[in-house]
Order: sequence, then C-alpha cells, then structure tokens
Amino acid sequence: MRFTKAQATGNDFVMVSDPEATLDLSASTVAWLCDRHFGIGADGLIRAVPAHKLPDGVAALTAAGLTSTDQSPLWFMDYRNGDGSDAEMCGNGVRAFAHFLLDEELLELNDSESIPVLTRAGLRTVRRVTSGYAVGMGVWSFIDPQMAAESASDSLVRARGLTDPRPALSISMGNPHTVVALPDEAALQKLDLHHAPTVDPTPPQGTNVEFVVPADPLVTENHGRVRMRVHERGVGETLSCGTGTCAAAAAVRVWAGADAVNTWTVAVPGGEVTVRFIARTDGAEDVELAGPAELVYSGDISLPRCPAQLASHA
Ligand SMILES: N[C@@H](CCC[C@H](N)C(=O)O)C(=O)O
Repeated sequence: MRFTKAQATGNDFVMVSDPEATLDLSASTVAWLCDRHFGIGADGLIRAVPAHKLPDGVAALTAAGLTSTDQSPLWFMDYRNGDGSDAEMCGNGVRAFAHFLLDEELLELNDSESIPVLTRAGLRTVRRVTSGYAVGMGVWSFIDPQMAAESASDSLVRARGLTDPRPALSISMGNPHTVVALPDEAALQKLDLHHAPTVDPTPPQGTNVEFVVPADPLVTENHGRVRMRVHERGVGETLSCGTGTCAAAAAVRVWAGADAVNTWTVAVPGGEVTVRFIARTDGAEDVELAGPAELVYSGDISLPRCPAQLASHA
C-alpha cells in the first residue's frame, strides 16, 4: 500500500488514497500502521475516498444536496485515530488532507477556490493562506448548554500532576472536547499525560481533554493568546489537536467574558495555530482554524496477512 506521512503542528498522519474504495482497513490494521514501534507511526490514519464510492454514499450525498462524480469527486476524509477508532473530525488532519489531495493531483485548485472536504461531522472547506491552510470548521457548541449557562462548567477532570480535580467545560467541534483551565505554565508542564485524564461524569463517547493556560495579559491588541496541551481520545498525548485548539479558545473566551475578541493564537507543543470566530445571523458562531501542514515522506508498506502480527493491536 502506498502511503504518505504528513504532519500539521506535529500532529502526524498516515495518508492513503483509495480512489476506488477498495481498501479494507480494519481497526487492528490501522492501529498497527500507526504504531510507532511496529508500524509506520502516527497519531492517526486518513483515507481519501470519493464520497460517491462509499457504501450508501450516493444516498447520503443526495440527502445533503451534494454531488460527487468520477469527473469531479467530493473527497471524504475517513479519519481514524491511532487506536483504529473512527473520529468525526480532525482540524489538523483536514489541512494535511487538502495538501495531500493537491499533491497527489486528486484535485486542482485555482487561487480563488476553496476545497470542499466531506467528514463524518459534515462538509468542511479549506483554502490556502500564508500560514498554510485555513479551514471552515463549522459552528462550535456547548455539549451541555444548560450546565454551561449555569456554571460555565459541566464536569470535573482529574489528571496525574494535578493536585485537585478541576472544573471543565465540554465543547463540540463536531467531535467532543473537555477544556480545563490551569493557573500557570508550571502547572501545565507538571501534567503527566502518559495516563488518560478522567472526566466525571464520563462522556459516553469519550472525549479529548485540553489543558489551557491563558496568557497574561490574555488579550493584546484585540488578539487573545493561550497555551495548550492535549490528551486525544483514541491516541494519547499529541503535539497538537486542531479541533482541540478551537474548543480551547471557545472555552477561554466564555470564562474570560472575552467574546468580543474574535482572533486567538493557540500555542501547542508542536507550534501555533490561529482560531477565528465569525458571528452568524442566527446568533451562532462559525470557527476558522489556520495553520501549517506538510507532507514529510512517501513509501510503500505491505499490509500484514497474518492476524497474529496484528494480535497486539486488536
Ligand atoms: N487531532 C485531531 C483530532 C482527532 C480526533 C480526536 N482524537 C477524536 O477522537 O475526536 C485534530 O487536529 O482535530
């Protein structure tokens, strides 16, 4: 199988194209491919497949008023976490995906155009910008709007390195996030994210957990700034999580009452991204995420035929 290794602020992916939708990648195969000792090594795997070639793809496209044909395919981003589980969205992955589609000449882009990408969370659009790619991430929302309105928190998070459980706010970016504020950089560095934080109440579908430290001052020249570390659902600690940076900026804005500030820089161990909030007429807010994406190398790998090779990844 031909693959390309990609990274976006250090969140890394195995990218594969599957124009005929013939690749059958089981959860254990994906986990093996993403294993840093026994496979290629990555936080996740992304398969590019034309939406109309997916089982039930045509019906789903028709229902959503979208089209995809052999001449003009709408590419579906089949995102899989490193443990083989599906995820709805990946903000760093979708930038890497757009870069991969262009590099593989799976689509062409005029300067004025943006790239539509179908994800499990719906349609997203990607355009080229100076820092790399900017993604229209859709609307953010509270996972528990009532709790968020009452106390700006909905759960308690415990993690190694934290002395006490801390209140957290859960936000959906298509996929689930739970954001925890820490007082300072020392507290952020002290966290041991080799072990998954626990969230109480436990979200039924699991959650990505972001730990954030607001800059001091939080806002300079109408621009907010936070630092973040993340423990990703289905992966572990990663150097960055794009959807997580959007959730982190949204939560800090709520806590700080800084919702007049629309542009945020989120610094993660793997670099920096920019998150922008754009008011809609219905009162909701769209989010745009901008940052780099790179293709690192390409190669070929034989998929294991022997189930024993995959046993430890099942
Ligand atoms: N790294 C991603 C998010 C990937 C999915 C996540 N682990 C989940 O299970 O929701 C990003 O950049 O957004």
